[in-house]
Amino acid sequence: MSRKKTPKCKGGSVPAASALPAANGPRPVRPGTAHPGPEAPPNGPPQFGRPSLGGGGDFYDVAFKVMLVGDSGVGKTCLLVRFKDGAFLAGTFISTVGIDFRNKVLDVDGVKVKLQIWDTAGQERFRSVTHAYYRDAHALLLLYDVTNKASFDNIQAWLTEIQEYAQHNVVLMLLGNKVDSAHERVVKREDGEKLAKEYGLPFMETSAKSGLNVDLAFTAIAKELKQRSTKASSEPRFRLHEYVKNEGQGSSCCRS
Ligand SMILES: Nc1nc2c(ncn2[C@@H]2O[C@H](COP(=O)(O)OP(=O)(O)OP(=O)(O)O)[C@@H](O)[C@H]2O)c(=O)[nH]1
Ligand SMILES: [Mg+2]
Repeated sequence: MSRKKTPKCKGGSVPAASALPAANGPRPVRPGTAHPGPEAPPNGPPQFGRPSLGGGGDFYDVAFKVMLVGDSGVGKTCLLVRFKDGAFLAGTFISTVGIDFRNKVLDVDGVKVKLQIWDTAGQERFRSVTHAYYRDAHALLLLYDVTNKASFDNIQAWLTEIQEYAQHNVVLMLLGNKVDSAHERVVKREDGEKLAKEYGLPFMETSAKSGLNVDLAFTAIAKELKQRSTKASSEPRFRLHEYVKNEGQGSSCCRS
């Protein structure tokens, strides 16, 4: 993972890098158990069924691209490491350089959903790199840091950027991260809820440190994308907003 050391913060170190996927490369459709339905995923076809990847047992029926965006330091990389490895690594804050990605396969109602998760650099100087990847993203997780008011105030600017570069029907979720830092909190939960409501976004508070709502955020995205890609006429319709609202845990308790 390409990261650059900055001396300003405490925080996570990260595992080794993986190869960078092409932003706009071809996405071949392979035979698999899931089939595209009338509601195809937002940004062109997902990848269907892949026998394996390098013998690593990376079987899946359908694959989607998810992007993590938000200001530098809000915890995007830590959220991804928590989701992928179940860990929060203490150490110096190493700011992401450019963009990186990691894969995780989830079982969603018997369907193997592979999420290719792109971890972007929040620093302004890498913005042009990030822009190139927006249009292939099926879903975006937009993060702010509840202990950093500026990161919350910048959400509107991020939304403008998303509107400009992402597909119009991209699945989007707002996350207020670092809720474990109760004493340093400066953005109230209600403020996050209000902003999310204003823009019609599903919203949750998370903690990469404690694990609160981390799996849930990615699972919710996977469920929504899977539903959009399959006919699923026999299944009840998945409702992202309701799922997140009902399943999300409050910041006062800890769930991983
Ligand atoms: N207390 C607490 N600290 C966190 C949490 N998530 C991340 N941090 C800390 O916040 C700092 C930044 O985390 P990163 O995940 O590297 O931030 P980022 O959004 O990837 O930053 P860029 O790569 O520069 O865009 C590090 O010091 C982390 O340890 C969290 O949930 N709780
Ligand atoms: Mg990062």
